[in-house]
Amino acid sequence: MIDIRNIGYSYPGSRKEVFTNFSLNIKGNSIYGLLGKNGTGKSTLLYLISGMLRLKYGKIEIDGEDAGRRNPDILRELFFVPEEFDLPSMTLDAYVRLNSPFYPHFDRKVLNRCLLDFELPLNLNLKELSMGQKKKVYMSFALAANTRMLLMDEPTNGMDIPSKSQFRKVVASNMSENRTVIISTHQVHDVEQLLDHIIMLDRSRILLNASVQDICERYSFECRMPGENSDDVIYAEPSLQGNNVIARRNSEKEDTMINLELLFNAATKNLLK
Ligand SMILES: Nc1ncnc2c1ncn2[C@@H]1O[C@H](COP(=O)(O)OP(=O)(O)OP(=O)(O)O)[C@@H](O)[C@H]1O
Repeated sequence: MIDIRNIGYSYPGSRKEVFTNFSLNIKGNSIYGLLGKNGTGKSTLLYLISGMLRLKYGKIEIDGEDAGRRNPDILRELFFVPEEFDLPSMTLDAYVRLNSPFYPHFDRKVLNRCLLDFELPLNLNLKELSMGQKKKVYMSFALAANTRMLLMDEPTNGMDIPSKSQFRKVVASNMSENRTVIISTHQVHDVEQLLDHIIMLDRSRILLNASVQDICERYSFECRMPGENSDDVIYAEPSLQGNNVIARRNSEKEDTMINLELLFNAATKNLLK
């Protein structure tokens, strides 16, 4: 469990707080989507959870341990894939030999399987990779590390279209019951079918914090023709076929697929009460 309590944070030299008295509880064992407009603090929050940035005040606890202390027992169970990173100039084998001992549940078979799913060779040299390939290799290593917590910042940025569905497959097939994955992203269509829980942020305000199941029980996502009944509509956007709408759902209505973009736009307009 990740317990964020009343935190404050501003970057060194900046007087503007990214977070002011912000609290959030992440129960875990699911795939969480962390969504928000540019500059709301999604990346900052992931860096704070992983203890790479220091809080001004408040506390972040991971399973009861202070994240800021970067206790090795917690770090062995937490892997953070930032949006941008460098990999050293060495072979993947050498990288694995050097870094895998830190992760007690590291599994080379998982790494090989993920690389194959990403259509990458197993014997590669990290210095010869494109940005998208680097991302796939690092993500494969992250999944193979088998940590209980996996944080990913904009994981599909820089990936081509086939890689995005490979990414969904790779993450979904490596999910286990006691694993918590937090994905911060703007590419909502890339992760829509993957998420179990949605958190939408607007700086220190939480616009939405709900499981996909709860959202689908409360709302239905439909395309309606102009002039069709709109009594139950909470939010509508015109589309080529008519209107994409979020409507209140009653028990007689069928379950619909969540439309994250529509949900996000409704949440930012404070329409999800
Ligand atoms: N190194 C830094 N120094 C000063 N301010 C920063 C720094 N990095 C980020 N910020 C500021 O902190 C705020 C939150 O940034 P952050 O990158 O966490 O947002 P984000 O939600 O991840 O944005 P995006 O969706 O654009 O990636 C922004 O206002 C940004 O300007």
